[in-house]
Amino acid sequence: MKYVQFAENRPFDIIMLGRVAIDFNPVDYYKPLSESTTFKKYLGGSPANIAVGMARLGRKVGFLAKVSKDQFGDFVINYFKKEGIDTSHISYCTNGEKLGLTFTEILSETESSILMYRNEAADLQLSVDEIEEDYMKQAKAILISGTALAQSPSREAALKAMSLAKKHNTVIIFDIDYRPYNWKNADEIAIYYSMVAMNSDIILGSREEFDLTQKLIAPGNNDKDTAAFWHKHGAKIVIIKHGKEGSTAYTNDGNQYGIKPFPVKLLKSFGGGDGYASAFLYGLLEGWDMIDCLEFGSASAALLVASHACSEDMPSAAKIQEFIKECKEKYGDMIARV
Ligand SMILES: Nc1ncnc2c1ncn2[C@@H]1O[C@H](COP(=O)(O)OP(=O)(O)O)[C@@H](O)[C@H]1O
Ligand SMILES: O=C(O)C[C@@H](O)[C@H](O)C(=O)COP(=O)(O)O
Repeated sequence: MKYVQFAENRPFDIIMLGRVAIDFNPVDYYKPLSESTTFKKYLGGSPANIAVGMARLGRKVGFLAKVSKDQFGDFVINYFKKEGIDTSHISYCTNGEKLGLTFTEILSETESSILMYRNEAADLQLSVDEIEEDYMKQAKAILISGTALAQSPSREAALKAMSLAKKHNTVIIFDIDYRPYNWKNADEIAIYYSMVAMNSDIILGSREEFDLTQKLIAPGNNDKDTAAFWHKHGAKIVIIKHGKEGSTAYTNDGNQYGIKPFPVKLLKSFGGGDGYASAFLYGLLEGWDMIDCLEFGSASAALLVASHACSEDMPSAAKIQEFIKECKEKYGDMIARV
């Protein structure tokens, strides 16, 4: 069953809109961030991680972003080029805005947190002038990352991209991606998140992120009611993620597909969502059945939470398939499909 129809014969499988940043993950982890002294630098930013994930799976990826005019901006653009991601619509800021930096704390296998430095963040300078229709219409899908809605002019740029995607029958994917930084208040979050969610074909988020999105229009935190609400507004697929408890996809034909997380030795508790999104969307673009898309996404997510990096450790399709095979051989039907 295909729940979304991707236009064929377009140069890009997906164009991402949102932040490109840098992660500094502690090498001396399993201690408080304040005590870590050595960090490894990785390309970061949830949409950027997803872009790397999809590129490594062989998909053609474009990106709409602003980066800082400094060595960090050069680093991320060169990294994208190395990964085969189109950078023609990534431009430098001109007023000294800085690339977002994320210092992660890996306190224990199960406790992680992220400290984001996002004052005058470069990514929030993306403007409507940089959202070109000729670029947009080359994509089968666009992914809007929720943090892009936190401030103007990025907010209006994202809404313009959404409108152009609608005009060209481009699949709209909304990764809610809530980060408290840069948001003024809960009402603004709900207003702009729900505006995009109402126009999206696929919505991905955690329970908390859906609660924030529908706070003004659909209170309540029952997953089935949440999915039904967004289906009523046109969503084809609603994915609600529950961390180590797994995730469920609710489709607009009334079906639901649950997948348990793959058993893995956790190194950090973040990064799963980016691996999940990239591999799940790859499966959709391949035309796979829903449960197979979920299994692929869940497997990639497990590999990511077992890794030190996010972008750098995005797996190939072969690696994900091998991991799924090993898990099935080792655990039998361990991957319960609920
Ligand atoms: N401890 C874990 N073991 C295995 N897989 C996990 C674990 N934690 C998360 N995942 C996988 O990563 C996915 C996304 O994680 P989640 O924390 O829900 O989203 P995000 O990383 O976006 O906050 C989960 O649905 C699950 O498939
Ligand atoms: O999104 C950011 O700016 C930080 C990410 O680069 C970082 O790797 C992270 O937090 C991943 O988030 P998740 O996949 O949503 O857990």
